Amino acid sequence: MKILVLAGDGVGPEVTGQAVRVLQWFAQNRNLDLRLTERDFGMTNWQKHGTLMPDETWEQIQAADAILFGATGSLDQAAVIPPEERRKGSLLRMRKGLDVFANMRPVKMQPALAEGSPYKPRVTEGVDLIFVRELTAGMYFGTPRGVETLPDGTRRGVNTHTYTEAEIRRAVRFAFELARSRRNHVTSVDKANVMEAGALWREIAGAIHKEEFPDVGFEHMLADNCAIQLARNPTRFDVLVTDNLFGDLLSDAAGAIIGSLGMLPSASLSAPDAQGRRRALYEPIHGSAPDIAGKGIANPLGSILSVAMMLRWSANRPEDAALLEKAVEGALAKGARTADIASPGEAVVSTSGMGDAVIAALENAAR
Ligand SMILES: NC(=O)c1ccc[n+]([C@@H]2O[C@H](COP(=O)([O-])OP(=O)(O)OC[C@H]3O[C@@H](n4cnc5c(N)ncnc54)[C@H](O)[C@@H]3O)[C@@H](O)[C@H]2O)c1
Ligand SMILES: CC(C)[C@H](C(=O)O)[C@@H](O)C(=O)O
Ligand SMILES: [Mg+2]
Repeated sequence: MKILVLAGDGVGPEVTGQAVRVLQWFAQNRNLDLRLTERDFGMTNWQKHGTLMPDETWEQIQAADAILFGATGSLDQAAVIPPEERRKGSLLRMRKGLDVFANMRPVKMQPALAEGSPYKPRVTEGVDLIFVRELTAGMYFGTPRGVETLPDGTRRGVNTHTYTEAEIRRAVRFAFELARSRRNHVTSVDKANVMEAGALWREIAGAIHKEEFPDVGFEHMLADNCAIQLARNPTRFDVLVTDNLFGDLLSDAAGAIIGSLGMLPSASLSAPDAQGRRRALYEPIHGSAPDIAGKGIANPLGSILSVAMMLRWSANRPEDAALLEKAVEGALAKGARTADIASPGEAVVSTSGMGDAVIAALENAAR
């Protein structure tokens, strides 16, 4: 597998470093044929090359079987880099360029973290849901967009929420197919009561259910109601499919259930090509976390669990994926806690200490 590692800004390199260690463990111990290439992404590129995205990096992105991404975003960036350069070097360009429309964001409660969650254990016990967030359309990419000056000299910001039938269809179909491999239930989330694009989303999702997946349990839900259902009764969900913006917000909110944003992985896939291969981007859902960057305290489990998703979806190694997920569970069960998931009074490990704990659990399982 040709894997391109783009660790990026802030805590990106810290957490990605641990995920790469785990990948190397699989290369050394489980015959994973790994060809790793690393490139800078974000501010480091700007400082070295005067561009956020050198052409050579873009070529590497196109050529990789899978990309392991860390995080992007720095306050300096917004201040010094022109908007067109920021667009050229952005994560959004990469997502759109690779056409990775299906963004899976699993949220699975770790039994060992029941006390670390801000929610009561009776709410979090058994939570095992997954978002399919449409990632390449909607509010993030719709036109017209920009800031215009009105005749009275004041300004107006404009973004446009657009979805074509085809964009809705492929995301919703992906969710139904995924549900068949899980607990066979899909919740489609929209604002059909307010937005035309939401009403179209609802119509298409309903039709796909009826015509192609009548065997799968299905419901529509308004996005605001979904926010409270996620907090009150998250075990009711299996697969949630939603648009780009709602998926961004609701998946962060669901991160609170398991205690920290640092725990959540993601995988973004394109449609398969003629050989059945999908373009693939793996990243924790959190950002560059400037408040904790450079201290060696970030939680690397979102990035490490993204490697598990890579093993499942790009390497076609479900057993290795399960082994890694078990190792993460084992490390937590043994008490490894970064600061974000520690309960008061619990001992805390560093980012690399959590990496050590996962590798030790892998060694244990492999014995
Ligand atoms: N995929 C990405 O690269 C991505 C995602 C979200 C935000 N961002 C960018 O990151 C920058 C900071 O944004 P933000 O602060 O709103 O969101 P953030 O996700 O970076 O951080 C939100 C909170 O979660 C904590 N957190 C995040 N990751 C953690 C980890 N691994 N371990 C422990 N705690 C963790 C942070 O300390 C912070 O308190 C912005 O420039 C934003 O655009 C990038
Ligand atoms: C960094 C930002 C563009 C990104 C998004 O909004 O999609 C992030 O918040 C995410 O959830 O991956
Ligand atoms: Mg987000």
